[in-house]
Formats: sequence, C-alpha cells, structure tokens
Amino acid sequence: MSKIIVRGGRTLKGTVRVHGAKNSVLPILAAALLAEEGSSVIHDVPALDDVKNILQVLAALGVHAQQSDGSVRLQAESLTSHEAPYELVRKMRASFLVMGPLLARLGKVKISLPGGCAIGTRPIDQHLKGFEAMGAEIGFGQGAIEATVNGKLRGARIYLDVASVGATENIMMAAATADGTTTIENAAKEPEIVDLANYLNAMGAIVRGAGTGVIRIEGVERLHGVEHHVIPDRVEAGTYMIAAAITGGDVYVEGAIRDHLGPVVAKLEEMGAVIDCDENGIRVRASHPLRAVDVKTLPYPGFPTDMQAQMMTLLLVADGTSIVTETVFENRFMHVDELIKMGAEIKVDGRTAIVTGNAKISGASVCATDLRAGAALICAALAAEGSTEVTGLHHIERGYVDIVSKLAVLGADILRAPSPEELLEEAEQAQLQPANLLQHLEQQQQQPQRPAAKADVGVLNVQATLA
Ligand SMILES: CC(=O)N[C@H]1[C@@H](OP(=O)(O)OP(=O)(O)OC[C@H]2O[C@@H](n3ccc(=O)[nH]c3=O)[C@H](O)[C@@H]2O)O[C@H](CO)[C@@H](O)[C@@H]1O
Ligand SMILES: C=C(OP(=O)(O)O)C(=O)O
Repeated sequence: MSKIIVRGGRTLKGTVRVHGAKNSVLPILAAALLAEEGSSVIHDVPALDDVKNILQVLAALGVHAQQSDGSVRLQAESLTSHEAPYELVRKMRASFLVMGPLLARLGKVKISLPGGCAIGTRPIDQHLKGFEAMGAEIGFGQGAIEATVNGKLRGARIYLDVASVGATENIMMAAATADGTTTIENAAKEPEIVDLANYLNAMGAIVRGAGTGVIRIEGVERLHGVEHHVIPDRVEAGTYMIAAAITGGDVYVEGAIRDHLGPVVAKLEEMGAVIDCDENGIRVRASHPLRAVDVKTLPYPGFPTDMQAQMMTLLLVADGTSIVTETVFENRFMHVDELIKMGAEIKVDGRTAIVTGNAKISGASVCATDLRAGAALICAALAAEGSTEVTGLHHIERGYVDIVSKLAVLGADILRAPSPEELLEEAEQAQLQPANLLQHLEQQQQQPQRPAAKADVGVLNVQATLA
C-alpha cells in the first residue's frame, strides 16, 4: 500500500503555485465533445487521475486526444460511440458530464448511473429533469441510463431544486446547440461554471448569466474547437492556505484568485491570520494562537464544502470551540474519526461538528476516506507531534498534483512511499532484468523516494517576492 509519511512540526515558508482547477477541467474536457469542427486545445490541464479517467472516457467515444506539457489537444469531429464505458464512469462521478454533450451531438447516450460515494448519495435527478424538459426520453436498465431525443433537443425553462454544479454544467452543454433558448433557474454560481461558459462561448455558443442564479443559453447550429486556459484551482489554493496557517507559516500561494476564495480568506482573517492579496496570488501569514470561528458550508459564494475538512483541521489548533455545519453533502464528516485518532476532540451531531480547540495533535496511522479528507489529514500531520502515515492516496491523487513535492519545497518533512505494485511497475518501465529487479525493489523499499522539487514549484523568498 502506498502512503504519505509526514513528520510534523515544520513551519511552512515560501511560494507554491497552484495548478488548473480539477472541477473546471473535467466539464471543459466533456464539453470538447461538442466541437463538430476543428480541434480544441486546453491549457493548464492538471496531471490528475481524474483527468486521465475522463480522457479515457472521451477516447472510448471516438475523441482523439494528444497531451503535452499541461495541454491537451482534442479532436471530436467524428464520434464513434454513444456509450460511456461502465468501468470508467463508475470510477469517477464527473464522467457523467458527457451525458449532456452526447445527447446534443448524437441524440442518444448510454451511460451507467454514477452512484453515491463516501460523502453522500449524490443523486442525478436534476440532470435528468433538465434533459427530459428538453425533450429527451430517459430509460433505466441494468444500472445504466439510456436516453434518446427525437430530432434535436429543444430549449426549455428549467428550475433546479438544488443549485447543483454538475446539473447546471450538464444542462448548459446540452442546451448549447438545442433548438431555441434554455433558461436555468436556481443555477449554480461557482467560478467553474463561468469557466465552462467562457469555453462554450468561445466555441460559438451563446451563454449569458453564468455566475448568477439564472443562466440563458440560446441554442446555435454548431460549435467549433478553440484554445482555452483553465482557471486556477481554488480548492488546491485554499488547502495550501490552511497548510500555511496550521504550521504558523508564511506562504505565497501563486495563482490563487482572491475573488474565488472570499469565504476562506474571510475565515482565516477572523481567526487572526494575515492575508495579503495581489493580482498574482495570496500570501498567508499566521502565528498561533488563532481564534476559533464557526463555519457553515453553502453553495458558492458560501464557504465551499470542498474546504470543510481542511478548515476543521485548522480549527483544532485554534483557541476555543468552533462549530462546523455541513449543508451541501449529508455524509461529509468522514475525516472526523481519523482526526480523533490523532488526538482531536470533535463531536458530530447530524450535520454539525463541535470542534474543541487547543488540541494536542499527535502522529498516527490514518486513512483518507475521500479526496478532501485526505488533504485535511495531511494538514493535521503537518501540525502534529511525531510521524503520521496517511494511506488511501488514490483519493488524494484525484485532486492534488505533486502535493508531496509542493509541501516539501515549502519546508515540510514529507515523503511518499510507493506500494510494491507501484515499484514493480516502475521497475518494469525501466526495463530492469529479473536479477536487478529484486535489488531495485529492496533499495526502493528501504529508502522511499523523497520527492524532488518539480520545475513548477518555486522556492522563493517570500520577503523578496512581496517586497
Ligand atoms: C467535479 C465537480 O465539479 N465536483 C464538485 C461538484 O460536485 P457535484 O456537481 O456532483 O455536486 P452538486 O452541486 O451537484 O451537489 C450539490 C448537492 O446537490 C445534490 N444533488 C445534485 C444533483 C442532483 O441531480 N440532485 C441532487 O440532489 C447533491 O446530492 C448535493 O447534496 O460540486 C460539489 C459542490 O460544490 C463539489 O463538492 C464537488 O467538488
Ligand atoms: C467532491 C469532490 O470532487 P468530485 O465531485 O469529483 O467527487 C471534491 O473535489 O472535493
């Protein structure tokens, strides 16, 4: 089993650069299916497992993709299938976002139900309600959805019962080439929705109001490929801001956009951290003790549910008791039990967690149960006394590029110990002979690789950067 090993107690200092947003790039890659002519080139594509996965889904549908240096060129002129493979959709909920574009392009789609996950049941009723309103006929069988449209999708007025990010995106994509105008009411307002709308508009779509609660999409005949730069990942940025604060550090998060991180900045300031924002990023300085604060997650522009676990971890070291309320997902406190193993005192009652501050956090063996739970455990480990081993890395690697390298460059004592399977794969790739293979594996296991600083992680003197 691979694991991240952290020896806590180091103060983080320096500069870390954020990658392109996972939650933007996934819908944008799905939207590339809509280009009937020309190629799309998407820049600032993070090297994440989720991106690999959605590219596999697109390949199975007939999209040609070429990747180089953080960019992907996609050619979707001739699609060859309307069936998104079960094995791939099952791995990642966001692959359900190909449903809208496939309905629009081919008038039919077969896709497995994405199912729930650790953080909640995550139904897709709002996506389907939107497609039905636009004229799609939807059938279910053997865990899959089959939908067809007689002719073209038709514009409709759709009120979402919950301001779902995925449903807003799926419906926007389906509506881009529908007959007539679609209005989405109670639409999600996340920055990733705006990024998707900007990409669609550059492709020739007419999407107005993205970023507000009412989005209007005037259907056009066809869309074409374009170049697009994905926005920086606000959740990755927020995670490094928390990592800085929890270690009493001084970190410049390059690429962080203040307007996308309003509630995180506000809460850190309420706690007593000093935040300086400029057009290139956000600097966080914190000295302990920090003040306890209450946090309630809400759809954007409220406090993001994707930052709740990391924020809860920071509240452990604050002075006083904090109340954390999770209103977006019904089961997003999975990190609590793991934090308790590290010495935290947290009581959960339904959707509320009462966090006792001034905790003495100590190293333990813990497991990431979902992506942000994993990030929270790494944050806790940075502040813990002693050594922490975090497993369940497949969750973390869905959403964080080079997290170990980035934290190491900031001064954390952190390394990633690969699993025997990963070592074997690495040795096979290096085409080692059987005799050398054993020796290679033994050496690797005795000395887990400390991450090398990657070219895109700068170690800059914060004083000099901000002077
Ligand atoms: C790839 C991606 O962008 N993922 C993000 C996206 O997920 P995702 O798009 O899946 O999240 P939604 O905004 O759809 O979900 C919000 C709430 O609405 C409910 N719901 C959703 C759809 C539906 O048809 N019916 C329904 O009841 C969900 O169960 C949940 O309680 O937004 C979430 C909320 O900000 C983030 O945590 C995820 O990181
Ligand atoms: C819940 C998340 O992502 P997804 O919707 O891809 O599961 C997340 O990014 O925290």
